[in-house]
Amino acid sequence: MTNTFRPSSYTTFEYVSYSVSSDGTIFTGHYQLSGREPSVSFQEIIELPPSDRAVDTTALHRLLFLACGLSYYKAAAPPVIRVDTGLTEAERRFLTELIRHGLGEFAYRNQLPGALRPTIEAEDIVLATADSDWDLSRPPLVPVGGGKDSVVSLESLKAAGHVPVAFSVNQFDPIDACVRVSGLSQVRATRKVDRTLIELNKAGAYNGHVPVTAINSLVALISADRLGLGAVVMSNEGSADYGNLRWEDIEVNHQWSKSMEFELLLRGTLSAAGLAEDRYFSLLRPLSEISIAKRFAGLPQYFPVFTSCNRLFALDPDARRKSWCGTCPKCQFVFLILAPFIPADVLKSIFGSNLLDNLENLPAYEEILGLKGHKPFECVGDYDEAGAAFRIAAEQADWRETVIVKGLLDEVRTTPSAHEAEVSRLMGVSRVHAIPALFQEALDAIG
Ligand SMILES: CC(=O)N[C@H]1[C@@H](OP(=O)(O)OP(=O)(O)OC[C@H]2O[C@@H](n3ccc(=O)[nH]c3=O)[C@H](O)[C@@H]2O)O[C@H](CO)[C@@H](O)[C@@H]1O[C@H](C)C(=O)N[C@@H](C)C(=O)N[C@@H](CCC(=O)O)C(=O)O
Ligand SMILES: Nc1ncnc2c1ncn2[C@@H]1O[C@H](COP(=O)(O)OP(=O)(O)OP(=O)(O)O)[C@@H](O)[C@H]1O
Repeated sequence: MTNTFRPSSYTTFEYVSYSVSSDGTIFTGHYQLSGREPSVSFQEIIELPPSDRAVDTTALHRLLFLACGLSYYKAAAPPVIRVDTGLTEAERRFLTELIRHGLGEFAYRNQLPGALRPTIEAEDIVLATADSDWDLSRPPLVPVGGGKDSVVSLESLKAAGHVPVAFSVNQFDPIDACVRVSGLSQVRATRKVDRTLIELNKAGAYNGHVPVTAINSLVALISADRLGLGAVVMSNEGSADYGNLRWEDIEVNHQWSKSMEFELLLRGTLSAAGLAEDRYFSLLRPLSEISIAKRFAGLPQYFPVFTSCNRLFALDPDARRKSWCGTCPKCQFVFLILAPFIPADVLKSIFGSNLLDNLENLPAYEEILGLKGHKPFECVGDYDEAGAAFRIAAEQADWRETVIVKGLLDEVRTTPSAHEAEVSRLMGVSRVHAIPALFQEALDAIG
């Protein structure tokens, strides 16, 4: 491995091939960067749950191969992407959109507009549509992220009489603990990002966010098929649609692969491959963060174990924090959104301190509330949701004297979210979703 990696020396990123072990448990994607310096090869390895079922998951493997490649493409973001396996029309669209929107934050932060529009060279191919015995009425697979959202999905589905199977990509203590509290069965897949990439990052490769929910979603879809389960039920909220800022003709959105746009893109791509689009939907899409927080507040059994802070989920176990960091936008937002529904002493014991009573958090809350800068590059809710939570909390004895509430109340009062109508809209249910009729009852099963 060279000590210096010069991204501009690379002209092509190649999707070389993928392979699947004979028992279907090991998926390996092979990728390569080439150009004026010696080529660099990467292998991404994904271990899927064991199964005796003979299922044809080719269409899903192909999409997973495409999605995982972005982690390595981004190291140099060269102008040409070559896909040696060819692309169907729907796959070409999937890859094009995944790059243009899923790498928006990466391209903005590195000031690489060209990274969003590489030339994609691939033979046009047509694949025989998959023939499947898939059935929506089978138990759903629910990806669990260790935070409040997937807990609300699990409990809503249980309350409506479904028996979901919990699913995680890689092993993380907060995820396992949430599943334990739910009492449900759990299956796991593991993803190994090639160590070469980590070395290249240290040597000067471009780095930044990738649309990780797209990758996790495809791993979940393959796992569900192998296990003979029904739909993959995500916990992506309505406000994942709101971006961070506009740049180069696109809305840069850290959460794009949690958005409705991505959900529809993946459903359409499944359909084009002959697979039922109802295999994939988000149960929480019609809900605001406030309304999810209110539901979560009624599930105190999870308070000691859930963690939304992303710093617990680093790939390297040694780099993982053990609990809420309290300083990132995700911690700050989740504290605010739960404040109207959970008493201060309880919330303090969950987070370790009162984040609304710490002056150091003022600039961060100004960004979260839309009073300055732009929405942080983290999975935080939109300005209306943050403003509405702030406004409700400001009327409560527990929060009204905190430094953040006292410091920002006058400014927040001038924002649209400060109006009564906005708060009640956010507590309601929106109609924009793709939830099949069989699952709609679950949405209101816990209140
Ligand atoms: C945990 C986390 O937030 N990681 C982001 C962080 O990476 P960091 O270097 O601090 O640690 P690792 O996650 O352990 O990654 C090490 C390097 O590996 C590469 N890599 C990792 C995963 C992957 O899928 N592809 C990769 O290429 C990468 O080079 C890492 O440096 O900062 C990175 C750079 O900004 C982020 O890319 C890491 O984000 C992870 C991919 C991640 O899993 N993030 C989720 C917690 C997350 O942000 N989820 C979003 C979903 C948004 C979406 O559209 O999918 C959310 O919850 O809203
Ligand atoms: N490691 C993982 N394995 C499987 N699914 C995951 C993983 N991480 C996140 N997810 C899923 O991806 C989606 C987005 O994650 P997100 O972090 O927003 O949700 P969460 O952890 O349930 O709640 P919170 O917003 O409080 O963190 C959810 O459906 C979540 O369950």
